[in-house]
Amino acid sequence: MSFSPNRGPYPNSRPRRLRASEFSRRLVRENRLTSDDLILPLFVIEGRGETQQVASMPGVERMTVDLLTAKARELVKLGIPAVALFPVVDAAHKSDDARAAYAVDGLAQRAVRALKDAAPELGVITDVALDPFTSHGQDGLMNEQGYIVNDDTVEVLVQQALSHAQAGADVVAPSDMMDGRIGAIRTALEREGHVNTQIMSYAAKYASSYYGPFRDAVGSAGNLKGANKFSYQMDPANSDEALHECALDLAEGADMIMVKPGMPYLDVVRRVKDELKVPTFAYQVSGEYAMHCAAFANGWLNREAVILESLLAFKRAGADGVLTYFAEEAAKLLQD
Ligand SMILES: NCc1[nH]cc(CCC(=O)O)c1CC(=O)O
Ligand SMILES: [Mg+2]
Repeated sequence: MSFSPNRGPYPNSRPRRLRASEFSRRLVRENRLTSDDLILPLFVIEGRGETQQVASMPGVERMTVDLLTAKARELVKLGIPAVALFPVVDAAHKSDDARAAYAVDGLAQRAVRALKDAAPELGVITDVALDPFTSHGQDGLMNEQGYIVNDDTVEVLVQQALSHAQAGADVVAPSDMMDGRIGAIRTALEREGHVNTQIMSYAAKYASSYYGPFRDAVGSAGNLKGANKFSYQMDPANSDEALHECALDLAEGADMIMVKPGMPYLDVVRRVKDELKVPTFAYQVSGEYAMHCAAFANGWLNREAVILESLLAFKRAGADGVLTYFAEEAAKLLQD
């Protein structure tokens, strides 16, 4: 059948005109995803030459420090600016006071040193929170009533952040949601001379059910025993509160803001960027990764196209970058 491209007096405005050719689609494209936007989370384990698969996160593997350093050099070649480090410690290093969190020779601290040694140009972001180190899997210290106490936890977080900075971390990223920890950490870093150690604050971190696979990956799911984190992570129903949290952390000295989870919270990313105008990042969390992978494995979604579309959506929402388990794959896709 042949149709006339132009049948009548309508319409004068044809938005499709600019979409008709690749040259003009490129000219009017508003947002771009590049490898500069990507941060890769890495799970580190004790030992040598060993990797472990994470069952609920197909394609993600935990690895020993020696393998981490080889990976770091590949990531630099791919143009990925930074990694976020998550230690997976065994039960022997978990305690009620989480003292392993700030051990000078702890797993995270050793991994930071090795990474900065192997690939100094790769930014290293460390997670400041106690959940890998507490016997109960909560992000802070627990009192007799089962409540996660704020101020005593902050004192431990300060020790943890300092130990990361001393190991050479470029960015410390408190993900615990205690009140006042950014100010306390900033003061301690300044006092100890770490004036250029950056703070990326998980200021808008929600009590989300999308974190399940991560808790498997770091082995905090089993001991959390169905308990929730509602007394410190934010209610998914709220967004004004996210702005309040972000404003407080910025006033206390945060350099960058993280919104977490990602895709279900893009409205929060947009509001933070519009109203606070600071470097804003989002975390495409483990549950988002897992559900994408499940659909890919079933042939329900096109893997490469959906990975890139899901990440571009963060840019469109105003994010300056995305912490994503797809970072390495996306950087490779963007290369060709
Ligand atoms: N400090 C806790 C922490 N660090 C990273 C994640 C989740 C990351 C992901 O799901 O990918 C969480 C959430 C939680 O267990 O409450
Ligand atoms: Mg807060």
